[in-house]
Amino acid sequence: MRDSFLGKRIRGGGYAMKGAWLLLKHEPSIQVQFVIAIAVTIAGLVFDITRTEWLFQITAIGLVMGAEGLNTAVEAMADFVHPDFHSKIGHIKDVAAGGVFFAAVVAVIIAGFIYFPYIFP
Ligand SMILES: Nc1ncnc2c1ncn2[C@@H]1O[C@H](COP(=O)(O)OP(=O)(O)OP(=O)(O)O)[C@@H](O)[C@H]1O
Repeated sequence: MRDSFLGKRIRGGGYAMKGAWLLLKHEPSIQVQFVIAIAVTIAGLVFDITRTEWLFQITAIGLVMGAEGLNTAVEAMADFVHPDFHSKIGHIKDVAAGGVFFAAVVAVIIAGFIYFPYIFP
């Protein structure tokens, strides 16, 4: 079972959950995004948003936190392979952060589309 196809997939899921827990426990940016995710979830319940709006909101949360998790991994990898200051490392980190920025901008736009009509009917 351990080395079977299914066993490997289950083990992979376990490593991924461990990674998600490590992100939540140690990464301030993920912690902030998690708090924002809880806040917008409460807002969704308060404003009783529609099923479609929930789908967009959940997708946006997953997009931002997923991008941030990958960005954190890129930063950690960069620091590991080259702990000293280097313009190339700076470029790699900036580009990875740029990916998070795209996701965050999309999330803010989605939040605006969902909540603007509820707040300013
Ligand atoms: N080793 C380095 N060499 C060159 N520039 C670096 C280096 N480390 C960081 N930088 C620059 O500083 C910026 C911030 O890097 P850092 O690793 O501190 O990320 P951060 O945004 O503080 O991370 P976090 O997501 O943990 O808050 C990078 O985007 C890059 O421009």
